[in-house]
Amino acid sequence: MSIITVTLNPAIDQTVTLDRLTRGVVNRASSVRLDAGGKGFNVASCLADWGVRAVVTGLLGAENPEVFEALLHRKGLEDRFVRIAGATRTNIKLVDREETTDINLPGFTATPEALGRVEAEIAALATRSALTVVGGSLPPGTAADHYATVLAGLAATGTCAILDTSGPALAAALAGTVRPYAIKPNLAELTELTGKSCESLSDVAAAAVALCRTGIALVVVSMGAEGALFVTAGGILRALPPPVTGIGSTVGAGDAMVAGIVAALREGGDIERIARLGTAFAVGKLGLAGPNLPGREAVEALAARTGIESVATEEGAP
Ligand SMILES: Nc1ncnc2c1ncn2[C@@H]1O[C@H](COP(=O)(O)OP(=O)(O)OP(=O)(O)O)[C@@H](O)[C@H]1O
Ligand SMILES: O=P(O)(O)OC[C@@]1(O)O[C@H](CO)[C@@H](O)[C@@H]1O
Repeated sequence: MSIITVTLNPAIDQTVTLDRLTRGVVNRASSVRLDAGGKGFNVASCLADWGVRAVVTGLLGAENPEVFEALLHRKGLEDRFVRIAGATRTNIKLVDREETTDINLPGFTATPEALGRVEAEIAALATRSALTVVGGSLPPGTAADHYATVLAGLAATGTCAILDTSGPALAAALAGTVRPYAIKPNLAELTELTGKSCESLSDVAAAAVALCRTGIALVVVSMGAEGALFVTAGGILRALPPPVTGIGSTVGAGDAMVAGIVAALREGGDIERIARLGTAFAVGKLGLAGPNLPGREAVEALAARTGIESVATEEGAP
């Protein structure tokens, strides 16, 4: 059984590295690089490094597909992207010593015809897939509740869906009739989704438990350097990343975590293995530029060094 990833709004990530970013002045950068990106695409790229070849679909601008095609070819991924008129967007990632600032553009305008073709690809591929990852924003021209439609289509084929999106696209997807199997909001996305303050760990846990109780089997909340919470009906685990040195870029750490979750689910791992492998993929990616992982041994060593603790909530088990 293969894994599908769906990226309707991929991006070429232009990562600009500078010592310190200051608003309103001329900033001098030390380097720039371009990587094929977009959430589902990044998940597939990390899975390939782990030895799992996903099938990738979604939309790709016909004017500048080369950077995506080169990476798909290099990693042996099956390319089922639907080409659409125009260019795939370029997103700007400003990386300084302390933090990363993302400037994400809207992207090409999706046509009903192109979206219909992606839907047909997903339906055809889902018959040979156990798990589909749907990731990233919706391009202009797409209905806000488009992911609710995608989730309903996937449920009809019996494939399990992991949804990693944000803002109105996430809210509208979760307002639909079919729940995804899993979601992975970061703290900002969880706060926006729930409208609740998520300042303390117990706030975060309570918000994640509430989502789990709506019928989402696995709610993962990623919290950057603070690790992540993995919430299921069986309880809550917090995964603490091992000490990290030499962060190349935090861009796509969340996508690498989703890839690790998929890899652990695929091998039939329990929730602790899911939390360990998700964290190991994310931390492994931090040391590298682009959506790439270090070798298997290094990832397994990070998984072994990930701290796991169980978290209790006032409301009891999810
Ligand atoms: N500075 C850091 N130090 C240690 N671990 C980190 C750091 N940043 C991220 N991580 C690891 O990566 C995981 C995902 O990070 P984060 O919460 O930033 O994801 P995200 O916001 O979804 O990222 P993106 O949208 O760029 O993919 C964290 O749960 C943690 O395990
Ligand atoms: O604008 P979206 O679709 O929400 O996010 C797109 C994006 O920020 O997500 C990836 C990191 O997670 C990057 O490769 C890409 O630029």
